[in-house]
Amino acid sequence: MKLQLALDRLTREECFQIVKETKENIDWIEMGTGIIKEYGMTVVREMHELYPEKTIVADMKTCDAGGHEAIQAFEAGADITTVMGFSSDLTITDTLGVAKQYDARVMVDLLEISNRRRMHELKRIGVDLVSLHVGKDKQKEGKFDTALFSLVDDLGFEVTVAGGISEDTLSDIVQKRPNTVIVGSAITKAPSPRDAAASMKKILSNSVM
Ligand SMILES: O=C([C@H](O)CO)[C@H](O)[C@H](O)COP(=O)(O)O
Repeated sequence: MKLQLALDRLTREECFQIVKETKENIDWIEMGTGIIKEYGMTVVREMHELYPEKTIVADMKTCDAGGHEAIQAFEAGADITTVMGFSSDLTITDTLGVAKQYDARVMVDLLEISNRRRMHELKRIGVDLVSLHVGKDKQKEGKFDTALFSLVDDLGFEVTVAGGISEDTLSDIVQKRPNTVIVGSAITKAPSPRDAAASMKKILSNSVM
């Protein structure tokens, strides 16, 4: 089970410092939407150049102009870009088409999607990687809950999970066998991001796939 570190609401310097401290224990590095809005695609390019061995996720949260934004992400060195599941099918298929040209991937963010019908549609149009996600604002009403897995059960997607996940909630989540767990604040705001990433990675590694 992989650990994706989400870098959000940090300065550029903090992003690089936290990755330096946690790099042994993280698999995928997510350049968060707010970080990209603040620093542009340059920060994605810099992270890729420093850590070419890591999978870089550009959390573009694209909801229109899918092809154009996917080119921006992949030209900057991202291996994966994100697009919203509630977008038009055309936005998603354009994004998938560009990803194919770059030999890269698309993660469909399922923020605010709660019906299986949309999941079947996403499958039909060629989506293979999805993110079950409780957004930052929605987290005021409750963080990631394992009940969310029912949205993707038995549909054959590669599944990532995100939304206020911490060490306390991780053991329940790993029982559901997601492919990747995305963690932001519980690592980036921890007194020691290094220790937080190490103990979360240990829990993931000890769980059998
Ligand atoms: O995508 C995210 C969110 O929408 C803010 O942009 C976060 O990366 C994701 O929720 C993980 O962060 P935490 O919730 O802080 O673990």
